[in-house]
Amino acid sequence: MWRRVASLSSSISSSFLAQTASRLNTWESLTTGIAQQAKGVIAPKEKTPFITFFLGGPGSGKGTQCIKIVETFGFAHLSAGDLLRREIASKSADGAMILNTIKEGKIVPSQVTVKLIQKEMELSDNHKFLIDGFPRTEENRVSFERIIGVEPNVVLFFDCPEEEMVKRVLNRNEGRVDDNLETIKKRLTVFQALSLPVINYYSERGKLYTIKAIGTEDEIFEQVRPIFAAFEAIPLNTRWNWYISALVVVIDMS
Ligand SMILES: Nc1ncnc2c1ncn2[C@@H]1O[C@H](COP(=O)(O)OP(=O)(O)O)[C@@H](O)[C@H]1O
Ligand SMILES: Nc1ccn([C@@H]2O[C@H](COP(=O)(O)OP(=O)(O)O)[C@@H](O)[C@H]2O)c(=O)n1
Ligand SMILES: [Mg+2]
Repeated sequence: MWRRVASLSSSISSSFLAQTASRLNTWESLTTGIAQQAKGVIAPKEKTPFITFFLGGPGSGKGTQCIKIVETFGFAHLSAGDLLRREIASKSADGAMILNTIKEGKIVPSQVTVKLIQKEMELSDNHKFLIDGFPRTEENRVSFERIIGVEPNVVLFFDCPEEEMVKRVLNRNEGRVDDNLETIKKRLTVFQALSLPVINYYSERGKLYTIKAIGTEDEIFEQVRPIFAAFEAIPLNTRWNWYISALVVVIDMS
């Protein structure tokens, strides 16, 4: 349906169309429960999963804003880094390998990370997932799609200057083995080389919401809030109202 709406006018900015399309698509998946059926790896639940990927360089403030997003919008927060650190702490079979990878600022094999995310999703009663620090590579992205069988509804990207990220990480004070200058430099190189292509991928598909992640925590949250509020604001019984309003806006702008 949204594809037909989109084809009505070629003069509309692609970002508007992409965002409208993304919302309609999301809304459709929420209402019909068919658009994004998980491939049997997620136990069938009443509602189709609503997935947000949260990307950004080290220290860009993802974890900090996740707390606010969870409080305000009721997501289940799944931090890929926290799940990996939990594996290290539990001395699991992959623990030593994960520790070395994190110290080196490299990316843990996707199979390992996706399995941890999958387990958390299965255990959760929630259907809204805020997946923080993932996918950090194209391999992460493809592996998630293959194993979990769903695509994200929203991809949030925190754009933060490197200087600021380094300053924040060095002041983080959480006792993390990777919060030192040597590792952060490696992480920034990995971010540029491996994570930016994923960000570009979602940008091209109209799923990316970029936030300039400088300012106070509250100022940044005020930029994040409307993104999720827009999705919350789509009542389930107004399918046709929503299609019609989108159509009216499109015609209006042509
Ligand atoms: N807007 C902000 N301004 C200054 N410092 C911040 C801001 N947001 C978070 N921080 C601090 O920066 C550090 C890194 O934040 P964090 O949320 O852990 O980032 P990430 O998860 O992206 O690595 C933390 O010590 C946090 O308290
Ligand atoms: N998708 C992911 C996420 C994290 N990680 C590893 O975990 C480290 C810490 O990730 P994190 O998300 O907790 O880091 P921050 O961005 O919060 O600083 C990364 O540098 C990687 O070594 C990974 O391998 N794959
Ligand atoms: Mg974090």
